[in-house]
Amino acid sequence: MAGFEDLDKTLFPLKDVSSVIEVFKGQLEGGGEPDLALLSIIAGAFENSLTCRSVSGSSSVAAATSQHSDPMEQAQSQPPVLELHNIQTLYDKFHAIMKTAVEVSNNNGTKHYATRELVKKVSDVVWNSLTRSYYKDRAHLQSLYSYLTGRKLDCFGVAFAVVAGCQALGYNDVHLALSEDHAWVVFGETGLETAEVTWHGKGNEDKRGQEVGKGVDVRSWLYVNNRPVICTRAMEVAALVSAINPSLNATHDAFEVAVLQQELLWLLYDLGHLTKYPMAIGNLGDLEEISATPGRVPCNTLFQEAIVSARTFYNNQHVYPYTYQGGYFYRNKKYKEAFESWANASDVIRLYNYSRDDEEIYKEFLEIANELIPHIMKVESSGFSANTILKKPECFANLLRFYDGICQWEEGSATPVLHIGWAKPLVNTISKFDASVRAQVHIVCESPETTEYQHHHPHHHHSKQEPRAQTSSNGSGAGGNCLNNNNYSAPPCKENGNGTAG
Ligand SMILES: FC(F)c1nnc(N2CCN(c3ncnc4sc(CC(F)(F)F)cc34)CC2)s1
Repeated sequence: MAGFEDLDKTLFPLKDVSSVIEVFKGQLEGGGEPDLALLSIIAGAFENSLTCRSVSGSSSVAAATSQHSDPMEQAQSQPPVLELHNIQTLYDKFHAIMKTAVEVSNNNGTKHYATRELVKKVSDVVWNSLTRSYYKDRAHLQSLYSYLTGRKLDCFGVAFAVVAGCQALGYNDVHLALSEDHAWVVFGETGLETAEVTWHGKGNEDKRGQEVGKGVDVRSWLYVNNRPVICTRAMEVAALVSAINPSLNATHDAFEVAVLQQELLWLLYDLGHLTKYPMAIGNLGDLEEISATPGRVPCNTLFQEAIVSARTFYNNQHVYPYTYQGGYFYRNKKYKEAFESWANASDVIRLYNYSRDDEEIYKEFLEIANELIPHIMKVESSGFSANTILKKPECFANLLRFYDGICQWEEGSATPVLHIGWAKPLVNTISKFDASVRAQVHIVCESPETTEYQHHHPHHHHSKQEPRAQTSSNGSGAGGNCLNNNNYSAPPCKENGNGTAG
């Protein structure tokens, strides 16, 4: 493992973004594997010095008495100075916590794999050393710096600390597994053992130590139909970089922290470590939309790359790549394209059953349906839009596909999704499309014999995800779900487990 031995100590004290980049570069390009504890402490220290208002004594008096209007202007944080000995002290403290708490039999140096007991023990060490009660959703609680100086971690931070702890103990088989709203670990000789190591959401009993996806939540979005991002060490670095939080307060970001995150993501991108990590590519796309890096691909290319990654490596079972892209189109007033992205997001969620652990994605779809789309309708029907989407049948078709996916998401779920609050915006939205436009959308349904065919040839049942080949009525005869020429093809049905269409 790289760690302190390979660290270029001449880079210290770290005072700017480029010196931090050099440390990460050394860890990622050096021979051994990157040291997660070291990098998390450094990234966390850098972030905290610039976002948690640490104003030195004298200047805070000056600040308090100065004539500044905006209080934010007063408490300027000091430029970071990360001294080697401070970083080393925290690093040694983390190793000491792990080594005193967890007995590691070195069984004369032969390769050893982690066990469920070991993973649970490391999770308990982190869990039991946290502050008794604190606001878990606060910002800047994701790093080992926060853990070691404040004894506070958010739910991602606990999972990351467990993986970093196992690395510190020499278990290189323990890796971070990531869904779109949860994190756990994989381990063992095959790397196929799974264990919960952190909590999820509010008021849910944690399942730490248990295998993942054995309960009723097997079809919930939270576990992405068992298509999580399984991290390598470098992808765990990408996760800690993605978790860097530049926010200073509700309205301002700390500029240097955002620059650090953006440049580290490009470093990881160039090294190929984001290829199988759609959310990290999406994070980079968001940062590039705010401040484009000269000579780099435009942000919409990144959003498209995140979608291709999810389609290629995760069987198109992830929602966020489409809502990243939809949000981009929405902010840039490309409303026709936004409708298509959101319909594609809906085609993902339709294959899941809604469970109470899925609140985050529920809120995402609710905001699209009840805030974003109504805003678009208002703007488009204001009479000033020449090229209005209200005249485009494919927009109406995508709107139907969007809602149909949410309806199918609800089907077969223990928890209802839609309620009266959804209906008013929906009716209002549909009514904005002229009847003549709506009439141009042809619903091409699954012919019953096809479904019949599924019943009698169960061996030839489509997997839940492949959309069934649809012949479109637009004479193209081409298979596949087609929305071109305004044919709205009924998307795949959700099977109810015994190979028949639900
Ligand atoms: F869809 C867009 F609107 C989104 N904008 N930001 C989105 N985020 C922000 C970044 N984010 C993430 N970005 C990188 N990696 C991970 S791993 C993970 C789950 C957990 F936190 F580990 F539990 C979340 C997440 C979560 C999704 S989606």
